[in-house]
Amino acid sequence: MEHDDCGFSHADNRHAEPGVHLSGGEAVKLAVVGVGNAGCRLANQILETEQTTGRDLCNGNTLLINSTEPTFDTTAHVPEARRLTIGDVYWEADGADIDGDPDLAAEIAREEKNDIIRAFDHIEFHEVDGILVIAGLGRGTGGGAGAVVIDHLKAICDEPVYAVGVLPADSEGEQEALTAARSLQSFVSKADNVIAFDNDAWLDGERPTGSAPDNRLGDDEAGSEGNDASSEDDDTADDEASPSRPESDGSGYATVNAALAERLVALFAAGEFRDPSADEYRMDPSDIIRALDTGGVSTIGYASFDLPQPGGIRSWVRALTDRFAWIPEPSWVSAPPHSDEDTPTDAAKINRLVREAARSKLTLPCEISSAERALVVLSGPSKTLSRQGFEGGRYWLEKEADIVDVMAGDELNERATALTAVVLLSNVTDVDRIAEIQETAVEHQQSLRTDGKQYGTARSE
Ligand SMILES: Nc1nc2c(ncn2[C@@H]2O[C@H](COP(=O)(O)OP(=O)(O)OP(=O)(O)O)[C@@H](O)[C@H]2O)c(=O)[nH]1
Repeated sequence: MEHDDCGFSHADNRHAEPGVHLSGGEAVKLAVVGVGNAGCRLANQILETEQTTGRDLCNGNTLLINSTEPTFDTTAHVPEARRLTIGDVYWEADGADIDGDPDLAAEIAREEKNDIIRAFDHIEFHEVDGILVIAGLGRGTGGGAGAVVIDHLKAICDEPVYAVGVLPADSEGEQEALTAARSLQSFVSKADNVIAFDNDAWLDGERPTGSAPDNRLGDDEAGSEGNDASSEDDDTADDEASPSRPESDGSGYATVNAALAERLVALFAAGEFRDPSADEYRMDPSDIIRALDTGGVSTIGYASFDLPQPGGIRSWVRALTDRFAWIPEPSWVSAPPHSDEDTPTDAAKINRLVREAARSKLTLPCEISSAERALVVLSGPSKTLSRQGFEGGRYWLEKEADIVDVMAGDELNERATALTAVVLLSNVTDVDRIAEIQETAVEHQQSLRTDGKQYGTARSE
């Protein structure tokens, strides 16, 4: 076991070696397993984002696991057969509810191991390069059962198991901070990497205190997902220009869930759009696996700017085919545009875009120089990509993050109407929010001891 500066011990279960084989060939494919309310909503949102962007991250390999109360609420894209409810026996016996208790949730997930393993039959493991377990870490099902689900997956498959762990907002309370601190520790020790998302930063502290899980803040109260970095160029739109913003899902998290899904899909499905004639600078999806091979906690940055759209019949058809990406496009749509259609984007803009992605509001804000590895992916129409600009941005990131060799690749997407840069910073160790959560957790645990209470909601009260 290794320990990082955040005090976490890492599992010594790294899978990816240089030259790792990817089953998908052109892009990483991950099975997506959502656990608890947050996990289920986010898994559903990933499918929504796949549809709106024409990308394919999981190839339908999804599974939702939730406890009876509260149960699935926003799962439109996931077929019912792929939704597993755990804990029924408990509710039928004594009406108990997990209600934020991770120990009870973990116990249930262990007892119902056979049902969970049977549900894994829905995943075509031979089709995927890894599994992404998504969970909110501040309450019972995601934090407690989520960790056991990772154990169950590890027991039956060889692919790396990554996690997306959502950290609770400060306003949620001390109990949630304690649960999140414990759950994060166990996720980091079990999963091959934990991509963290900080609700506190993304909801701008607007999360109401002590609300019940299904009584969340309204969508209009959710915080902005804007880029913190001041834009150096007016025509450089920040990450608020999301093409995949969903309609409200009633949870109050729709906006932030869309932002997180957009980043996950842009990162993991990079390479999905492929030009067979592209050169060696093309995105190598194995690099994503290598970047995550550090273990620990990771974070994603994202920036994009809209490309000038000239109007006219070609761009009209392109917009239409983006919307209906499942319809095969006529060959003339992807033909190289006329010279007056897409003006080449200059090197300075590309360079700036990479910087903006690294300086943007990260899924987990942190000191980027504390990252162990970094990967940057640039995506857009070939005519607009400047190699020189991208190299410049990469060089800047190497200096800024103090990393000798930042992995980089571009993805040619002739249909794209925007140029996007995604930065993955892996095994980041200087994270204020994690330090805060750990501090609150320690204080809360001490006060529970002083009051003679046990840890856990259902069991201690
Ligand atoms: N970003 C985001 N965070 C969420 C969402 N729903 C809940 N959360 C966060 O995730 C944590 C866990 O909440 P839930 O997912 O509702 O809880 P659970 O894991 O189902 O656990 P129990 O309620 O104990 O059964 C909360 O503390 C919130 O911080 C969501 O849709 N998006």
